[in-house]
Amino acid sequence: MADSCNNKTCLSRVLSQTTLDSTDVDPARTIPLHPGRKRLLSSCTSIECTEPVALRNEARVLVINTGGTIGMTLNDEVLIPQANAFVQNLRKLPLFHDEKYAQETCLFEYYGYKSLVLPLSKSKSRIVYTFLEYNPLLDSSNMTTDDWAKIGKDIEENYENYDGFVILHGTDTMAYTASALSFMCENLGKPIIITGSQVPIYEMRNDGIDNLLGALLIAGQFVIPEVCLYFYNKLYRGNRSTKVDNGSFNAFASPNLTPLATAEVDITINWDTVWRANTTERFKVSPKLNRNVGLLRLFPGITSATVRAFLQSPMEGVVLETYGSGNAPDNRPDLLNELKEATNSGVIIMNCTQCLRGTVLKDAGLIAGHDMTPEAALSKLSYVLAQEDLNLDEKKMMMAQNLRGEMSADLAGAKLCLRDSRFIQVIAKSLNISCKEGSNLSLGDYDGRTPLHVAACEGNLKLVEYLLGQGATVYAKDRYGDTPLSNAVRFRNKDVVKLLRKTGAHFSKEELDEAGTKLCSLAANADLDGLEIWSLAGADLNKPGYDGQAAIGAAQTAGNQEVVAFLGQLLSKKAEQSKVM
Ligand SMILES: NC(=O)C[C@H](N)C(=O)O
Repeated sequence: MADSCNNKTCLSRVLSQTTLDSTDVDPARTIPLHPGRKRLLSSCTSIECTEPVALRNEARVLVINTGGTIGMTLNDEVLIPQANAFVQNLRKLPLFHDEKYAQETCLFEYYGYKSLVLPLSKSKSRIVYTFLEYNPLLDSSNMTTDDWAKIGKDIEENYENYDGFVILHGTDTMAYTASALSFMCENLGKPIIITGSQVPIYEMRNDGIDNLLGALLIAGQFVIPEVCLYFYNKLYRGNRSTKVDNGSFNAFASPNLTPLATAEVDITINWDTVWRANTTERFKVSPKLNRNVGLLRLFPGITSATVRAFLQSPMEGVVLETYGSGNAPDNRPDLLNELKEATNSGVIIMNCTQCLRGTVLKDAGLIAGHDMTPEAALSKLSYVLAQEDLNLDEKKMMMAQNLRGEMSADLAGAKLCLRDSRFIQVIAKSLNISCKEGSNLSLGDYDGRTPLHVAACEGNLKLVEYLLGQGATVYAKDRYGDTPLSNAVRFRNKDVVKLLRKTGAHFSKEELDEAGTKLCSLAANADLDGLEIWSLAGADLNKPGYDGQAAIGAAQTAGNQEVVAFLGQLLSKKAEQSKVM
């Protein structure tokens, strides 16, 4: 390591000065790297003078590669997915990977060899992205609900290690997967962005480069807590999108909802359109889906025998695609009779329009799908019918509710978001304030500090509750990389820590790595309060510090039996809690 270096910005120099206790670091001075990475860096001989550590603001994105045209190559005139090729090929492209930075920061040793890092962004941040490739890679027309469940489970398993997720997927059934994931992902707080391309990324003229790059940038830079679909410079709500063109790069549309973001010269997020869970519940994936569902498109002259055959057991839920604003023939009692019989025997029938744009009117017997896409209605049925603890009426009620922004809120009688309410817009106008700004409680100040950061520092539990209920994100990071949780820990606001944890806030991988040393110092100083709060925040009490000793060892070395006993109590409490979970 270049100890003798005099350059103020030399990485090794700054690192050697960086204290291991992030809470003692003046955030304006430096952003500490976690000790794991520091250890690697200190043993890395390739380190030369480089950019200041303060610029090393990294976000992590997991890319799940399920297949699709984006990674296909031509074999005997046919496009087929190519296994184990994507990462290696991207690594050669400077647009997708900064090899110099990766070498200087020992990126591969720490994050693994399936990881790449984007060049420094305009906002001086880096996106480190790691690939998880499925085997076999699939053309999306071969996908089933089992594949959706697998994607959901992988996201759940990796949720705490990444800031956002990108799913590479074929375009043919992309809107179905996006819709299904939007329902399966409950209380989502981080972006999940599905993308792909019409032309493989390896071809000279292709749309894969722009689509993947745009998806990575949005997933790594913005806390949009939705399952989205990114295509041709636009970010759509996943469950509002549909494939409309197989011969154009502009292949998707969201007929009943404006895009969540557009990527032109700048990436502009329409925050007033972003859907939020508005909950203090923790993120979880509900991977169970019911396959006894179907889409039935009415057409002039359809026979009652066809409808009867379609509605036979084991069918449990049907999306009936009717004409115009939900019309079916009113001179066909035979058809209506079939539908009525099926409903009486417990089949849930959703009424959706065949029109690309517009909504269906409420009608007796059938559940109005309002302005839902057929893809969203079908996957919602599949999700709702799999809820074993609900009876039929409760399932019907759930189908009629707006669960993830899949239908316009005012149509479903749900609570309005600011954008939907004419009343609020008028008031906002008269007060000379913008609905757009007011609707995003996750916007930060110049330093990226959000209202939740401030409330967490102040220990104002009521305000924290209110902000979470209004959709504030627990994952916002300020300029120093601090989250509301790390702020609450620093200022020892125990109740706020508990509430944030309940909502799904967690330490980053770096903070967890660093925790061992912090816990040892708290133990050595007999700081019981500090130990309790770090434990509540999710730190592993058995994590060894820089000298290989865990907190309990540090307490023993200090000869403090009270601390040893206290740590013992905390450990058994944690063990009991994990048994319950
Ligand atoms: N453009 C594409 O990705 C189409 C391909 N058949 C798929 O859906 O997997």
